[in-house]
Amino acid sequence: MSISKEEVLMAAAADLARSVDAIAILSFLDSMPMETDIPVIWVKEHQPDLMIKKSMQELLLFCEHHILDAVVQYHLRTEVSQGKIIGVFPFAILIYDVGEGRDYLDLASYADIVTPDILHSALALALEIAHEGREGRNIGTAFIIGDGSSLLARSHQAILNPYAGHPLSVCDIRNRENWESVKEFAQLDGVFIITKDGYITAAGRYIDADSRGVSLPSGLGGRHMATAAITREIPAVGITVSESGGLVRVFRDGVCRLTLRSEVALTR
Ligand SMILES: Nc1ncnc2c1ncn2[C@@H]1O[C@H](COP(=O)(O)OP(=O)(O)OP(=O)(O)O)[C@@H](O)[C@H]1O
Repeated sequence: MSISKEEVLMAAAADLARSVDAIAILSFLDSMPMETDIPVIWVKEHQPDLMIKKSMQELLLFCEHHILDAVVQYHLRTEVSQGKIIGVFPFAILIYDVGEGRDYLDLASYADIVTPDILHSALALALEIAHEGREGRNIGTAFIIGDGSSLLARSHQAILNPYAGHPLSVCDIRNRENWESVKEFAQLDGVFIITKDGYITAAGRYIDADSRGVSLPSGLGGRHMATAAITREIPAVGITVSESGGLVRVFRDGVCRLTLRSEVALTR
């Protein structure tokens, strides 16, 4: 029986993983060729055909982008922040460190506004919304995190607030059990207001901050402008999920500080 190229690559990745004591293998292969003793997470939405006839340099750049995106997602999903990861592509096997994903996010640089654990939860949720959409369509939304009353003073309800009158327990963004309803309300017009303590106080909120002079890449419209603007007016962190591009962006001080691509997605 002949062995497929994918089986050879996966066997080599598993050997390498054992020898460097890696915690997981992120597989960019087309299919899951076999079981290994190291946890394998399959990365979806990879299009290997795009890579045909690319130069070595282009392939390396491709690997670099994709492994970083996947490792950032691994870190956000598992909360593991160090350890070696093996990335296996149809044309390369890489050793990477989860710490690179953690350093790329640099959540500590927002700690004067919101603690890293709350920001971590909000980002993981934003990426899930970017990946999953709702009922087969993409969803755009934003989370604005900061001092609750200052945020409310610079915004108004676009629709009835679905979080009004609910116990704090169902508003805690750190609790994954609450994420399903956030995904549901993300379809509403407007943004979510989240306190520094991680509680969602409102959804369907329209931001009133003055966006004149805010400078953003072309193509970004009202939601991104308003998010940037409110983070310029007060100490706040804004996380946007773009309906058009599937990108998650993080704003503070009126500028976009971090962009996460959602084109690769880890399987469950
Ligand atoms: N000031 C605002 N506050 C809250 N939400 C807003 C504001 N301005 C626009 N939006 C919301 O953003 C939605 C999308 O608007 P627009 O396409 O201009 O934004 P965008 O920044 O390009 O976002 P996307 O990339 O998701 O399309 C609007 O339907 C509206 O719900």
